[in-house]
Amino acid sequence: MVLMNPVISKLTGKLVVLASASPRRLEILTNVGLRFEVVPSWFKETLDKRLFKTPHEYAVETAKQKALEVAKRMPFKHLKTPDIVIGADTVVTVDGLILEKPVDKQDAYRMLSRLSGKEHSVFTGVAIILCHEKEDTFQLNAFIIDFYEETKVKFADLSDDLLWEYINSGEPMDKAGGYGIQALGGMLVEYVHGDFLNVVGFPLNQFCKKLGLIFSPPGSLTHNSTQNSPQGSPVDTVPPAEPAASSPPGSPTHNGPPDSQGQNIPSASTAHNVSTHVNNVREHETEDGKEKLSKMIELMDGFKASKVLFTASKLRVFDVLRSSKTGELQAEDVAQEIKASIMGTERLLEACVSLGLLQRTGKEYTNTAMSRHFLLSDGPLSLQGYIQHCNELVWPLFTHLETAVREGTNQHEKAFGKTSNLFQDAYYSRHEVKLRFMKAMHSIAKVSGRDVATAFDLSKYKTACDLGGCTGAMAYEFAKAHPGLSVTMFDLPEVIEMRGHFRPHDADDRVSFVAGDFFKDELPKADVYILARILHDWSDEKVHILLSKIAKACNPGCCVLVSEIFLDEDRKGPSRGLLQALSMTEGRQRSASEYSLLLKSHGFTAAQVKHTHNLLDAILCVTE
Ligand SMILES: Cc1cn([C@H]2C[C@H](O)[C@@H](COP(=O)(O)OP(=O)(O)OP(=O)(O)O)O2)c(=O)[nH]c1=O
Repeated sequence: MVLMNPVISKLTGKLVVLASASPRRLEILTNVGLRFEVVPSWFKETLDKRLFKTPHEYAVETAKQKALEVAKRMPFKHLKTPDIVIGADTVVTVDGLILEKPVDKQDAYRMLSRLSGKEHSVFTGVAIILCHEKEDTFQLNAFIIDFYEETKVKFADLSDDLLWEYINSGEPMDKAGGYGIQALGGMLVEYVHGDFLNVVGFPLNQFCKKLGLIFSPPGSLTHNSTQNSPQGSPVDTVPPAEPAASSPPGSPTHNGPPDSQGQNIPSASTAHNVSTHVNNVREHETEDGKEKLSKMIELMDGFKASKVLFTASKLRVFDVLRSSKTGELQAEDVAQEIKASIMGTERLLEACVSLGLLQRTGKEYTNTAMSRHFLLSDGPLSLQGYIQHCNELVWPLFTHLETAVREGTNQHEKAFGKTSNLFQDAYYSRHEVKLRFMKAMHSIAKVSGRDVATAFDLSKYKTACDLGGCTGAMAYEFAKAHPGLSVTMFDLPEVIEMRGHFRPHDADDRVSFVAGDFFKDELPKADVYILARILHDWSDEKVHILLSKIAKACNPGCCVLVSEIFLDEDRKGPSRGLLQALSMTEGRQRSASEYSLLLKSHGFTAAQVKHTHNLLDAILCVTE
């Protein structure tokens, strides 16, 4: 008698995965209280049946391949290594034939008429894989326990009318042998010898016994397995798994013990078998391993891709292609336009094609839809300003990353010379640097502005003040999105004086500009204070100074809208925010709840958070 709960409870706290899409298996295992995840296997059931001496060897091998595929995929695709993966495969055998799921109604008819009036066997092969990923070795250690169960089923004589009625019910199509004993198919059955659940897709009783053996004290597994299996089943080590089709049963890689019954289907009902082995899979030789390697290559080459984008942008490749009569140019023509060498231009254009920035037909290059969208300098969603900023300012900072990490400081001085106040000395000291920085902020506000402005219902508010709003792009988006709102854009005098450069054609007179320093000067009165891409630049201390000024300026019911990249609460992403932090000065990247806590300490509560899936997220907090 198997004690279910003690066996199942041995799996508590382990990541157990059912590598099957079968709803029956899910139900059987759920019913006994097993906690597991379902990750259907992508293994195609195409093993060559002729290579297997018996149907159960075929079912066991298929079950094993299904489970192994999931065990190997999960660390890469799901970023976690399961503790146990369970795979199963059910086949029906009659007249020496293996029947799987029918491909169509005719196939179902052929299967069912062959079963009519006869006894047949249902085999379910099961593989239990105990996984362990060896640190830094790219190897998955898999300890595999596999077994099978056979159940005999006798069908009554079935008339064609009954068969077709059954087939037309749709039930046969996803079931081995074309019937489901647990439902309508039960009407076709005269008797069942053996485990009923084995027919339904999972031999629960055997499975629980095997679990009991696996989680017994060391040494008992081999001993008990041998007792359980007439043929014996020593633990052995095999080389990396080969596709089973190329490793016929009996060869060294086929881990099933030799079948004493020869070529025929075993006649004894409920025949059991068990075998175990340690299987070292060299991960980089598998599909998932290749994916991991290509991710590594992508990371190693990431800086080259960025620099290609920056250089093509700086040389105005995308604008040049757009301005040609047909929108397409050959490399020589582009080289002439951008005043560069033909060979260098050709290499740059080819690299752009490989990155999806350009496309080429014959010798002609054109912009892709993505480039037309974001890379034309006068496009409404142009990121050119930000790309230039990355090239001229962020790139040099990142070349000093190692020192920045060692010293824990921003490397601005090393890259650009001495500064005391970053904004006034570095960004706004020289006209062209100021313009470039403002263009960068402008492009981010243009691309993300609409999503931020429409993140919350602000219809009850009449006035807003965009603090540090730079070019006014965000303020204009708020005015556009909220017809009843007037927006004051507040920023340093040296920023405000540049506003003419960024004034939209359809400038809304509900947007006004006020010059001042939000740390020193009085803030304009408003119902909504907007802080877009401001707080991450400052330490908690400075943030508190600013928020207390806002709190003082606020009347009850007023609110603060903070728009930033919000880090995940566990600070594991998004990488865009964490990468940006590496070149930041005194500020820090924060999660939505960190922003919410800062705001709460100044009396702003009832936060609503909006993840916009754009460059910036948003949080809205209201005064009590
Ligand atoms: C004979 C019989 C089979 N079956 C089902 C069980 C299995 O789900 C299916 C046999 O197909 P399988 O290939 O074993 O399993 P599957 O394709 O459903 O799921 P996966 O490959 O993802 O593991 O037939 C019944 O539900 N009732 C029956 O009486």
